[in-house]
Amino acid sequence: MAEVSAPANKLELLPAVDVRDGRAVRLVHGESGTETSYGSPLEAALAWQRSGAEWLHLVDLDAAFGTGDNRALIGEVTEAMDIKVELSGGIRDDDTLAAALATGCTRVNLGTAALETPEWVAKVIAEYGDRVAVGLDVRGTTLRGRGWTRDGGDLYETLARLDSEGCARYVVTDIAKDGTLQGPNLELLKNVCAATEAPVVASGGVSSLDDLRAIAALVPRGVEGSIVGKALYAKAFTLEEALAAVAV
Ligand SMILES: O=C(O)c1ccccc1NCC(=O)[C@H](O)[C@H](O)COP(=O)(O)O
Repeated sequence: MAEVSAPANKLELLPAVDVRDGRAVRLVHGESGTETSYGSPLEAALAWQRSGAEWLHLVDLDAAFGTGDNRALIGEVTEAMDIKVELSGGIRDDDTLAAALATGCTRVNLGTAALETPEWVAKVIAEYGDRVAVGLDVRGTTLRGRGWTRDGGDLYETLARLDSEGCARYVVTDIAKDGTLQGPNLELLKNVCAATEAPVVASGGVSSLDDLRAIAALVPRGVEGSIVGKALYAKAFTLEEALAAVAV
């Protein structure tokens, strides 16, 4: 299992592989039914690794939506990686957490559970520390759970609660931007960074190398990394170009 790296001043890039029904896909606004398919998740993940990625952001969308799971495939992809893996999607209880951690992933990203079972999340934050991140997936400042289909409370109230419990890291997604190639929500990222001392991973909307440079400019404020999905699949730029753009 790869170790979680120490904080650095270089923006980490996490190319995304979102899995639906055994295929690598990208959605628009995270909405089920908007899938564009990009083939084998393993091939996509291996391609990002060959291109120099240090992280993979791997999402089980079926588990997130409650339409099944891709557990075996997610395990196969994670096992094939020599790089760090962040696992997301449908990790909501002891069983799904144990299965996710057993893949050898570097960390997991909890979403719905942070909204619906806060006591359990506090317990696993205390138990697993840096191996647990919480995804703050928002429309405006309202959190969304259950595959981003249900409202789940106020962003800043939840952030304060999770901070008080020692949450190690947040993955922040503006759902309105996700999968749209419309650029990240930099104001949201700045506001979240101002509200917490914990590192923030940006997600959703990256469309260009300039977007990545703009996110990299927020590293001193607390942004640690950026997930990149659609832009890589749509060949807006290559991962090699992206890594070079954020190298310091
Ligand atoms: O991460 C989840 O659990 C999730 C649940 C439901 C819908 C989408 C979900 N994640 C999507 C992602 O993490 C994307 O890979 C990421 O935001 C990349 O976005 P983009 O660069 O805009 O393609």
